[in-house]
Amino acid sequence: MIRAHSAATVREVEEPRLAAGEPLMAHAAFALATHVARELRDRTGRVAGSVVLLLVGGGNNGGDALYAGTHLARRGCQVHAAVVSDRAHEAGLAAARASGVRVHELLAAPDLPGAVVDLAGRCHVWVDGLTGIGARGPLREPVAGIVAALAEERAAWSSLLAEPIVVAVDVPSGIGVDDGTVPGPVLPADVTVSMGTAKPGLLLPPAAALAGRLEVVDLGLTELADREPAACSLGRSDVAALWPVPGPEDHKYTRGVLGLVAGSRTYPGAAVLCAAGALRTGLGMVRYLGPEVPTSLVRAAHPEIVTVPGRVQAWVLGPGVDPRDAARTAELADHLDEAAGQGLPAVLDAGALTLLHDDVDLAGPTVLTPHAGELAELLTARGEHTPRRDVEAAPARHARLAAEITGGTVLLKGARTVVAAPEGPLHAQGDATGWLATAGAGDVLAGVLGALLAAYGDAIAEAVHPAASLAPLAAAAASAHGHAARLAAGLPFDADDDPAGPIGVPITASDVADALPGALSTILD
Ligand SMILES: NC(=O)C1=CN([C@@H]2O[C@H](COP(=O)(O)OP(=O)(O)OC[C@H]3O[C@@H](n4cnc5c(N)ncnc54)[C@H](OP(=O)(O)O)[C@@H]3O)[C@@H](O)[C@H]2O)[C@@H](O)CC1
Ligand SMILES: Nc1ncnc2c1ncn2[C@@H]1O[C@H](COP(=O)(O)OP(=O)(O)O)[C@@H](O)[C@H]1O
Ligand SMILES: [K+]
Repeated sequence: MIRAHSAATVREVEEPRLAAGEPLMAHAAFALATHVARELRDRTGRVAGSVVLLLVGGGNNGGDALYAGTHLARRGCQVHAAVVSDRAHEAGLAAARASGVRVHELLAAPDLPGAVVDLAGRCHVWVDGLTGIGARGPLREPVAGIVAALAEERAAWSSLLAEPIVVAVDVPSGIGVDDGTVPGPVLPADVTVSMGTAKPGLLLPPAAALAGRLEVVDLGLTELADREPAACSLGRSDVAALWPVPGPEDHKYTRGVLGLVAGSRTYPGAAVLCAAGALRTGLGMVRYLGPEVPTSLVRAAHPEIVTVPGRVQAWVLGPGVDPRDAARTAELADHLDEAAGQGLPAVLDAGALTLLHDDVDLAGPTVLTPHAGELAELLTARGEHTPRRDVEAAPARHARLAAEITGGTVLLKGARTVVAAPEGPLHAQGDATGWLATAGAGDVLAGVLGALLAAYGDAIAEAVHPAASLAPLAAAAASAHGHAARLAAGLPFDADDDPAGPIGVPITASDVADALPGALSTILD
């Protein structure tokens, strides 16, 4: 699991150590230099003789870059420091000069962005030490203009020439360190070397997509183990640890029964796909409740589905249900009440989300699975006027707001899926592929999550498993679903941004469901 702590937590933990004279910056800078050297060796085959640009702002982030530059100069790199603040780290500057780093004080340059871009054009690697956890809001001038010019230069780089490698120090300068927003210009990084712990903005969308590969430097900040992270991302072993695996004592009722109210005459496929997601995830039984159509289709596609009412351990309510169908919506509301009365978990998807447009407080353990548009509608209906683009610009903030307003756990779907409970760490999972953005994929996800919650349903109702911890289960479902999509698309298990890697093939939502057992076999291996 990658755990990310807020800037304030990092400062609280660092301060006593710095006061006691611990050389945290020296450790950070050495690790940074090691990562830059490794990147140079891997991509260009050499370290000595490489030309390095340090982008140096007015804080300790620039200090990290300057001290890293001293190590790289000693390893035979030609190191240039572009200093763009009159408050650059003094001791770092002195050390850099002493080790042969060429320091360019550029503040007085008539065209500052142009001067930095000129220098950058001669360098193999750009080390972004402009701002770190001390930054507030969008980058201000002159840093904003420099970053915008460098980002443009990088994007326009001819593929015939070796592209510069961008290594961000702690965070790509300009991202919302704590909330993952991108409030202004940011130089996208190939690698981010984050000091002491990851930062939330490196995991949360949309900023996470600008961080490249994440490397977290261990600065020995052991106190962080006791501090709740602000955000986290589950890895393969975390998902495996949460995944229910049947033992010899199990029978179908102990494995979990899922009640499914999905599909309509207009959207019958949602019921079929949601059932497929649940069945392929593995559970004791799916009970499907609905009208003749789509019941006949669900039965034809999945003969193992039971279509009579009975006990369940969790519900999935709403995929493919038309919210204008008053009778069906009333059924959804009844099942939600029934689940809450029994303390059983429920997933509210698509048509069922409109139940929350009225001022209802969720009484039971509930996960909402909106996409950005549905979340915007829900928040607007609850008095927080929210255009969809606002949700997309700040997914974590809006998911959290919806969780606070409704009392539910919100799984906000997207390229990187965010999960927010009313309190506790945010979760972010970016395990999927753009090929997953296809009709019905969300129905499959609702089924995966429903099956997982069915396994935990009795434990949640009996308060053996805390209902408050639905967020990791929702994140695990999103992760397995994303990995299944990658497998179906013919992509390697772990997402990486290697532009030279395979691009994959188009997939359907049914393919994603069919790939679930294979993805789970890798996860549980
Ligand atoms: N503590 C330690 O020893 C350790 C710390 N570590 C490192 O220190 C980093 C934190 O350093 P920090 O606290 O000095 O802040 P930092 O991120 O450099 O930013 C401050 C500078 O940015 C500027 N600035 C701010 N907002 C801005 C904006 N919107 N647009 C433009 N500029 C803006 C601000 O200018 P000012 O507002 O003062 O005019 C000031 O010049 C941390 O991320 C990690 O890399 C590691 O080495 C481990 C040990
Ligand atoms: N660009 C993307 N990259 C990866 N996954 C995506 C992307 N866009 C959407 N997704 C995922 O695809 C699924 C789409 O779900 P949803 O919007 O509910 O579709 P539907 O309602 O048609 O089932 C979600 O799991 C979402 O996280
Ligand atoms: K930075």
